[in-house]
Amino acid sequence: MDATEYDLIVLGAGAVGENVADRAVQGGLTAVLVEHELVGGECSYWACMPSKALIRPGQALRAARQVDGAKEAVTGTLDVAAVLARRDSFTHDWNDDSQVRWAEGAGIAVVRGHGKLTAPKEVTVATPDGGEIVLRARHAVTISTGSDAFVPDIEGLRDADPWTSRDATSAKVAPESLVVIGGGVVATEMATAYASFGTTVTLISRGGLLAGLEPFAGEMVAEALREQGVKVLLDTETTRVHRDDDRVTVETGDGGAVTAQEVLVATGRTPRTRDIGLEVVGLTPGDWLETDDTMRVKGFDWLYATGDVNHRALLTHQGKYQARAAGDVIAARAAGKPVSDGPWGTHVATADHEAVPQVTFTDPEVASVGLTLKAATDAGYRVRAVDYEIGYVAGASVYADGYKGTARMVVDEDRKVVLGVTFVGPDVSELLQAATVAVVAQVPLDRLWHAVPAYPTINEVWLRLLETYGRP
Ligand SMILES: Cc1cc2nc3c(=O)[nH]c(=O)nc-3n(C[C@H](O)[C@H](O)[C@H](O)COP(=O)(O)OP(=O)(O)OC[C@H]3O[C@@H](n4cnc5c(N)ncnc54)[C@H](O)[C@@H]3O)c2cc1C
Ligand SMILES: NC(=O)c1ccc[n+]([C@@H]2O[C@H](COP(=O)([O-])OP(=O)(O)OC[C@H]3O[C@@H](n4cnc5c(N)ncnc54)[C@H](O)[C@@H]3O)[C@@H](O)[C@H]2O)c1
Repeated sequence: MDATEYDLIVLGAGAVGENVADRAVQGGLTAVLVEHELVGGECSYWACMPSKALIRPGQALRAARQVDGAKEAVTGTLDVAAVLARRDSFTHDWNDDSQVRWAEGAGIAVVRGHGKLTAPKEVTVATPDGGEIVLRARHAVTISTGSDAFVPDIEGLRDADPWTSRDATSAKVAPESLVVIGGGVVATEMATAYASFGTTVTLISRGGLLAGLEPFAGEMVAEALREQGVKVLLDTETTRVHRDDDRVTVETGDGGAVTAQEVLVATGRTPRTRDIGLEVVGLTPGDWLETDDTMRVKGFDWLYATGDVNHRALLTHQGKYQARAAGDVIAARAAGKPVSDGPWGTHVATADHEAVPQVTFTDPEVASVGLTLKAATDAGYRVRAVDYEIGYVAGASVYADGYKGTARMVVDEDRKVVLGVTFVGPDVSELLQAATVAVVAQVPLDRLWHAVPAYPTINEVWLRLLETYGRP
C-alpha cells in the first residue's frame, strides 16, 4: 500500500476529528488525522475543560456558603494560584502526548502540520520541518477544523490586543480588572470565573444575556452575576476600544467608558475554513460547511464536515455525536453496506435539529435541551409551557438554604410529549440527561408520571412540572 494513502483523511484532530477517525477504524477502515496544533483541539486545551476548571472552585465555595453549619467553616477566599495550577493539570500543561498515544493505540495515524485540500480526495500537509506530505483518501475526507473566536469590527478593538477565550482560559495570573464584551456563554462563564478570583469584572452586552435560551435564564444569570460583584451593562453597544500602556478603555454607545487591565472579546465564533483549500473543490474559503444529516457536505459524495465547522451545534458533545454518525456511515458506504439515514437512524445526527442539550456553567447553572417556548412556537408547534420554582422542591431546600431556581417544560399539545426543558439553579446540570431522554424518546406525558423521582432529590421538580401541567 502507498504509505500516503488511507481510506479516510480527517483534517483537524480536535475531539470531533478524533471520534470520526476512531469510528471509521472500528468499522474496518484505515484513517489518518492531520493536526497543526495540539491533538485534542480547543475543548481540551482552551475551552470546555480549562474553563470548567476555572469555574468549579468558586462554585464549590459559594455552595458551602449556602448551607448553614457549613458556611461557618468557610472563612477564606479562593486560592487563585491553586485554581490555576489545577486548571493546568487538566490541560496537561498544553502537551498532547497522551492524546497522540491514544490515537496511535486506537490504530489511527497522526500527521502533524497544516493540511489543505489540493485536489478531490487529496490533502497536502505542510509539516513543521518545512516539508510536504501528500495524503490521498480512497473513500472520504472529513473536515473537522473547528472554529476561532470572532473579533468584531469595533473601532480600535484589534489594536487593543484583546483577550479571546483562549487567553481567558489559559491566563497565568488573574488581572486586577477585566471588561468582557458579549452576553453569551463564554462571556457569562468567564465573568463568573474571574469574579470568583477577585478580579473587578464589567460585562457589556449589546442585548440581554444568553439569547436563544428561555428569557428567565439570562435574567437570573444577570442578577446572580451582579450579586457576585460583576457590573453588568445590558443593551449597551461597545463603540470604541483603546489601550494606553497597561490599561484598556472601552467606550459605550451611551457615552460611558470603562477602564480595565484587560478586555475579553466573547462575541461568537468564525469557521476555520479560510486556509484549507476549499476553493480547489469549488467551495468558498471562510464559509461554514453545510452538510446533510450524515455529515456529508452538500454536493459531494466524498467530503464530510463534522463539529463546529458545520455550524449545526457548536458543542463538543454534539460534535462527537456527529462524529460517531459520520465515522460509521463512511465505513458503511465504503463497504457497500446499507445506510440507516432516516430520522433517528444509526448514521444521522437527527438530535442536532430539536434535541440539543447544553449546560452554561454559570452560578446558577443553566441546563437546557430541545426547544424553548419561543423556538417551539416559531417552528409551528401548538405548545403549552409550565414553570415551577425549584426552591419549593424538598430536595432543593435541603441542598442549599434559600435555593433559587426555575424550571420550564414545553409540551407539544398535539402529541402530549415534551419538546424542551430548561432548568436554572445551583447544580442543575446533573438533571439534564433525564430531560434529554424525555425529549429524544418523545415519552408521552402519561407515561412520564410513572418515572418516579426519588425523594428528596431536586429531580422531584419533574413531578411538580407534571402536576402543574395537570394529569392528561
Ligand atoms: C471558552 C469555551 C468554552 C467551551 N465550553 C464548552 C463546554 O463546556 N461544553 C461543550 O460542549 N462545548 C464547549 N465549548 C465549545 C467546544 O469547545 C467546541 O464545540 C469544540 O471544541 C469543537 O470541536 P471541534 O473538534 O469541532 O473543533 P476544535 O476542537 O477546534 O478542533 C479542530 C482542530 O483542527 C485543527 N486544525 C484546524 N485547521 C487545521 C488545518 N488546516 N490543518 C491541520 N489542523 C487543523 C485545530 O488545530 C484543532 O486542533 C466551548 C467553547 C469555548 C470557546
Ligand atoms: N458551556 C458550554 O457549553 C459552552 C461554553 C462556552 C462556549 N460554548 C460554545 O461556544 C460558542 C461561542 O460562545 P460565545 O459566547 O462566543 O458565543 P455566543 O453566540 O454564545 O454569544 C455571542 C455574544 O456576542 C454578542 N455579539 C456578537 N457580535 C457582537 C458585536 N459585534 N458587538 C457586540 N456584541 C456582539 C452576541 O450578542 C452574544 O451576546 C457558543 O456557540 C457555545 O455553544 C459552549
